[in-house]
Amino acid sequence: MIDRNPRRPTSRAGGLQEGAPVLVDTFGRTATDLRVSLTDRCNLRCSYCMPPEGLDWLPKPELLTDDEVVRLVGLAVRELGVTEVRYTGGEPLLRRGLPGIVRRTAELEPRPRISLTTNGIGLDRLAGPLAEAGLDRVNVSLDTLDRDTFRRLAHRDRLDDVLAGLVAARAAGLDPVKINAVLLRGVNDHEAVLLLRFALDHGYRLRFIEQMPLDAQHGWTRKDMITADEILDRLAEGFTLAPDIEHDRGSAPAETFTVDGGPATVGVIGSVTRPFCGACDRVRLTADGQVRNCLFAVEESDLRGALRGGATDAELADRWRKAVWVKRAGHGIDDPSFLQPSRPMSAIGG
Ligand SMILES: Nc1nc2c(ncn2[C@@H]2O[C@H](COP(=O)(O)OP(=O)(O)OP(=O)(O)O)[C@@H](O)[C@H]2O)c(=O)[nH]1
Ligand SMILES: C[S@@+](CC[C@H](N)C(=O)[O-])C[C@H]1O[C@@H](n2cnc3c(N)ncnc32)[C@H](O)[C@@H]1O
Ligand code: SF4
Ligand code: SF4
Repeated sequence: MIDRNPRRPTSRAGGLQEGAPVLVDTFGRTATDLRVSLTDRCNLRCSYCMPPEGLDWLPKPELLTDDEVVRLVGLAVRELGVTEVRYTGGEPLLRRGLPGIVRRTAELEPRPRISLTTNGIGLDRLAGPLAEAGLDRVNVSLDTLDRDTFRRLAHRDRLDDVLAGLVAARAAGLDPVKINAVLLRGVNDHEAVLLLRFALDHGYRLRFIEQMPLDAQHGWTRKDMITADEILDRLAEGFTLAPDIEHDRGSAPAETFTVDGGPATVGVIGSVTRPFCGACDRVRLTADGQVRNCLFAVEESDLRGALRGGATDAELADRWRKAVWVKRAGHGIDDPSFLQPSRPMSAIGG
């Protein structure tokens, strides 16, 4: 059984093992799930993520090139024990080289599992090529089924594109196709049952996400957040849910529940009120080549500078190990001293 509560270090005595083929921290957690942001840009403006006017995007020369991404991902897979690579952003489908990056990731030995988190815009065109390149599965964000609500929430009229992307993902054989939904009070929180009905009807796996303090505008408030408990209450108005005891959750953020006796399930990602940091297996690489050991990290380790300065693979791996070693117990949102990271979610890689 995994202890999900951040706990005190069991032992720092052994210290960081130089050259070890793993990314381990002082709490004994091992990072095997690498989330790579391919761009901080986006074609939507979800209000829980960025302001309507957008952000100052990273200058192109600061972004890792396709070759640099593949070199670092290859290093993580071969030398550091990473087994799952997720491409995200910003909006990863805006990265022109994505199919090539996926293809080269699929050629790595040992071959990692490859997934994508996307808003779905453009997936109608790209799902086939990405599946062919080796993408295994996809998570698509969809917060509402109502066109006006979509426009209000994401500041763009693109609901039909997202729905077409979902259809194409399934047709391309990506499996599973998951949907991520954030509920906002007074905006789309009346749609929980509708969204689940839609997902069940189409064979998508829906997860509801608690809103986290990671928006660029720093507008998050605890009282406005729809909690995991509230999500479950709203779903109970249309379905009978029960904890999914048959499947081990492992280190997954989503707690799953069977719907109306199963086998269909729904997930709830309660990052704030039901944190899962004690089982965390994640590490992140930003589009500008910084290692972040946590979504909420306030410090980063610069791999791009080292790489462009001529560092060897062994030196880069050493830097990466040191960055993960000092990972904190958890996000600390409840600590009075909590500071929201200066990078917003879109620039971290959600
Ligand atoms: N606290 C926390 N939340 C995370 C982390 N990674 C993802 N999430 C939350 O989970 C949501 C969905 O993320 P996805 O990119 O779909 O990834 P995932 O849920 O890990 O994906 P699966 O492996 O398919 O279960 C994000 O929007 C975040 O709210 C993390 O490292 N920490
Ligand atoms: C940052 S986005 C990047 C990938 C892609 N643009 C998308 O929307 O799926 C990844 C995930 O983070 C979620 N997200 C963004 N801001 C969030 C916040 N403040 N709290 C919780 N989840 C958030 C989105 O709903 C999305 O599912
Ligand atoms: S959540 Fe994803 S789609 Fe929405 S603005 Fe952020 S990066 Fe873009
Ligand atoms: S908040 Fe940090 S420690 Fe907690 S699960 Fe996310 S990345 Fe891991």
